[in-house]
Formats: sequence, structure tokens, C-alpha cells
Amino acid sequence: MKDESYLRIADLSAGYGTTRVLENVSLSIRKGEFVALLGSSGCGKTTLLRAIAGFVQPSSGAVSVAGRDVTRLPPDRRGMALVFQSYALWPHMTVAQNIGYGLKLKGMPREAIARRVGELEGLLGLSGLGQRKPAALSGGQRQRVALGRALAIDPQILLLDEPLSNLDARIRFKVRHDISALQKRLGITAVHVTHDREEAMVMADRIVIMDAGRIAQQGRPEDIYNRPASSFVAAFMGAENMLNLSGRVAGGVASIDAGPDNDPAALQVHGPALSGGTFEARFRAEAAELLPDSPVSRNSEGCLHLFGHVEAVSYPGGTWRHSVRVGQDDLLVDSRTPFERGSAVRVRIPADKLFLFNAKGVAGASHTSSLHHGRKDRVLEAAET
Ligand SMILES: Nc1ncnc2c1ncn2[C@@H]1O[C@H](COP(=O)(O)OP(=O)(O)OP(=O)(O)O)[C@@H](O)[C@H]1O
Repeated sequence: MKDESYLRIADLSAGYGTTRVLENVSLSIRKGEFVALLGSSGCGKTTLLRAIAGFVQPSSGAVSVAGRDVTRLPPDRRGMALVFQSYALWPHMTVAQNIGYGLKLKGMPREAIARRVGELEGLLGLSGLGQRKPAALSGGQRQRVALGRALAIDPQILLLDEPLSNLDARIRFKVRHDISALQKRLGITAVHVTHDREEAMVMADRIVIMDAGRIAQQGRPEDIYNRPASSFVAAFMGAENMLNLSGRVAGGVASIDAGPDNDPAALQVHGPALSGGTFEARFRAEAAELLPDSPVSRNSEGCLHLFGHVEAVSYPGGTWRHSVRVGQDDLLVDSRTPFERGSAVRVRIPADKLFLFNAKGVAGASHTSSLHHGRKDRVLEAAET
């Protein structure tokens, strides 16, 4: 099979002094691909980006570009450009001088620099601003100058370290779009560090979720969103409601036991097999339906039904958000109509919107013997029967 990887990170470990940050990270990126590194603060995203760029020396492993090992090359000989959150523009230089800075260092003739800078100003919507200093620009314009400076040297790989996090929401949407469009147009390979899930979803061809210096899951945005491989990834991708359930798994169906706050349910298993026992169940606020609790017709076919009462109601816009107390758990559930505080409600979660995982470190109620042997979190994609 043809190896399509262009930027390859092989078994990379890195850290600072005695602190290990990255543990055997391997990642292959195709030419022209846009990859987002997503993860919570301190998980090692920036360290990975800096190791790719050559600013952090790995303790083991390798980085290669188009089959060439660049692990020991200095940053300026890797054909990569890095754009930071903080722009890092020269305040005393004009926009044009900032963009042309790298070309001047390379000794490019003045007219060629002016031509290239003009091209980039046009490409980035900065035409007419070439003689301004950074202080006289908006945040979005400054970030585009930083991008122009990075692109001026014609890098094969563009590394973006949270370049949008200093921008206000409205400008962020615009610059987000500008960067993606430009990246596609230039066919450049990009690695983008962010902790903003939506940003990663809309910009990237592939999302790599990192957790404590390791890759927790990677895949297309829609796959990660709809098929999280672990409870951690599900939570990170917005399925923040969590409760514990117990049940058995047989013949591709998870039979959820009745509990004090839930009806029994039979949910078809789609993903990799799940062992019976105790499950961590996760779902998104918008994935569930809120209904008045009624003693009749608790039809659980293909759905999980939970019972609780409304603790708080708010209106973030579009739908009403309810904090629902179910047993010991507080769950957030959206509804197009508001339910009064204190009212008894039923939360109906369709099976294909419910993510089930074997609970970590909990011995299951039944069929649990296999759980004690090197068990990993495994997703159960439960779909409506
Ligand atoms: N220069 C440094 N010296 C020592 N430790 C560092 C250094 N830079 C980062 N670290 C530590 O390494 C770990 C990973 O940091 P890193 O910046 O890669 O995380 P991150 O995922 O990019 O986080 P954030 O989203 O907050 O930027 C953190 O625990 C951090 O404190």
C-alpha cells in the first residue's frame, strides 16, 4: 500500500528536564492535510508542535518530512513556519516590513520582496495597510500580518499555535475561515493547536485529541464527534452529561438494568464489543428530549428513559437549558419549551445519541471477569432498534 504520509512523527517522546510531556506519540499527516491538535490545557499540544518545528528536542523518536529525517535539523532548515497566539510582530516595522522580514534575512532582492509582500497583502486582505505599524491595526489584521510573515517564506508546513485565541468571537470566525480557505488554496500542510472544539471541527480535515501527552483518538471531525472512543473523548467533544448504569451485553444488544432513576432498556450495540457490568453513559444536552413525567406508557424501545426533577432553567438562546437532578447526578438537557423549576420530568435519550463505555476501575455487576485484564475503555455505539 502506498504510504501517503508527508509529515511523520514516529514514536516521539519529549519533555522539559525531568518532566516527561509527550509519550511515544506517532502521527502521520498527508500533504495538504489540515490537522488540529485538540486537548485540555497542559496535555502537550504546544510541546508536540514545537517538537515538529524543532524548538523542542525529543528524547526519542523522529520527525520526518517527505521521507527526510529532520529530527536533528534546526528550525529554519525544516521548511516550516510557526504562527503564535501572540502575533510576535516587530512593533517598529511596518506591515510590509514585517511580512518581508524572513525574505530579507534570506537575502532576497528588494524588488522581489516587494512583489511577494504585495501578493501576500492581497491574499490576506491587507492591501493598502502596508505602511502601517502593528499598533495601528486591529487584532484580526495583526494576526493576518503574522500569517503573511509565515507564508512569505513559502513553507511546506504551516504550524499554528492557537493563533485565534486573542481575537474576539466575531473576528475569530472570519479569520478562521480565511486561514482554512488560504490553506486549501495554497495546498499547504497545516498543524493547528487549539483547545476550542468548534474551531477544530470547522477547520480541520482530521482532529487529533490529546490527553496527558498521548493521542487519545484521531479521525475526521464527524467520526470523533459521533463515535468517541473513550469517555474522555466523549466528554471533550461535548457529551458532558455522565451517569452510571449497569447491564449485560449479548448478541449485539446492551440490556440496561432498571435502576432507581431509569427504566430498563434494550439498546443495539454498533461499535466494538462492550463488556457487561457497570457502564459510564454520556450524552449531549441537545441530544436528549425532556418530557413531563407520566406514569403511563414508558415506552423505552430504543431509548433510555431517566426520571428526575428540574433544578434550574435558563435561556442561552434558541432552546431552554434545564439542569435536571437524576438521582445523584445533575444533567443538562435542552428543550424547545421551558419546564418549571421543581417539575418532575422524564429525560429520553435515543440510543444512537448515548455513548456507553465500560466504567474505569469498577468491577461490573455481571460478566465482569474479563474487565480485570488490561481492559481499555471501549465505545458502544448504541443505535435505535
Ligand atoms: N519550558 C517549559 N519548561 C518546563 N515545563 C514546561 C515548559 N513548557 C511547558 N511545560 C509543561 O509541559 C506540559 C505541557 O505543556 P504544553 O504547553 O505542551 O501544553 P498545551 O497542551 O499546549 O497547553 P495549553 O493549552 O495550556 O497551551 C505542561 O505541564 C507545562 O507546564
